[in-house]
Amino acid sequence: HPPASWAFLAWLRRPSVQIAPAEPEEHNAPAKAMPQDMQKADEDNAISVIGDYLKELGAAGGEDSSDEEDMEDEATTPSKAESDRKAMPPPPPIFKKPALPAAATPTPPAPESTPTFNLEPSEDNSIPSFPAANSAQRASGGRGPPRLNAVPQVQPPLRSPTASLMSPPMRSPLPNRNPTSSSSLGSGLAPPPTHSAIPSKPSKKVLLTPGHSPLDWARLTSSPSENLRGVPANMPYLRVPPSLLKQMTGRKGKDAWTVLGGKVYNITPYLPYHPGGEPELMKCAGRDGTRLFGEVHPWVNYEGMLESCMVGIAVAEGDVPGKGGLEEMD
Ligand code: HEM
Repeated sequence: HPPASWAFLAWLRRPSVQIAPAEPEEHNAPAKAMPQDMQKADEDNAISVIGDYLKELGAAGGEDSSDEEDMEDEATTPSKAESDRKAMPPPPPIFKKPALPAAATPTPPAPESTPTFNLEPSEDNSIPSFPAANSAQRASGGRGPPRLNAVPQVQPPLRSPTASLMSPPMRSPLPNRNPTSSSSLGSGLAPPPTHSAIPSKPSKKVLLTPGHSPLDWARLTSSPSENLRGVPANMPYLRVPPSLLKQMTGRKGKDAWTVLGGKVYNITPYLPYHPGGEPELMKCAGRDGTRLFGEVHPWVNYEGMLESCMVGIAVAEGDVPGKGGLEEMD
């Protein structure tokens, strides 16, 4: 029972119903016959007549015939279905989606042409590459080939009618990058607070020569056969006064010594391994480099890195025992 049948039934039940005789120029013979039959029957009989008529209609159009099939039937043989449809009151207006803005709506195709789309962003005065200049599509209408806007710029994607009535989804206006509020909960997209996330200064690391990576240095210092101190291997730790430290500048054939945290290191073997470059490291040669070191990279574990380069401890001038050994201090 298609909904149109019920509408027809309700229309017949109206007390003031008057089925006008079909216009001869608009209706064919079956269309005339059907309403005349209906007028002869009284209102109660009309229901049974309609029931029979609907059965006939079902037999003529098929039980579940699609619109296309209906159209085929109408085109070949004028059926009762068509005459019935002509006798029916006009259907209620079909709900249409609100028209999109002109920019987002594809231009309707010319009625007699095959729909074609030109996805290239073309100027109005330029000739689109498709359809071809001598094609039937181009010759078919004055409106020219329809153009498809590939992506609507302003319109959000269309949703179902119910969804369109809903309020828009909540959107946070700005990403929350406040570490105190978001990162402690582990939510949000903000990066976690870290000292290295936004470097305050550009890196001053240099390109080390092959074989002088931090890993190479670690391998070298862990080798027991290497003497990196620059003094005889069996010599005990030295007590180094400032006068002696000043002489160890790395020049005139001497090693470069520096003091870090009160310990004296021979930094000469480490020079080609220093990620900050040799000139930077040489700034602390022959003097106490503790402050300088701490200004650049206080996180570096110099004690572990330079353990095998330690030559002694820094002492005040005149605080040097006769033999200069460190055993007494231990
Ligand atoms: C003598 C002991 C020193 C050792 C063992 C040492 C070790 C290191 C290490 C391991 C790095 C790499 C740091 C990293 O990757 O985060 C580095 C970088 C650097 N070092 Fe040293 N350093 C020493 C002394 C110095 C001194 C005295 C200076 C400056 C006068 C200096 C200047 C630099 C610089 C500028 C960098 C590059 C930092 C960067 O931009 O990443 N270093 N050093």
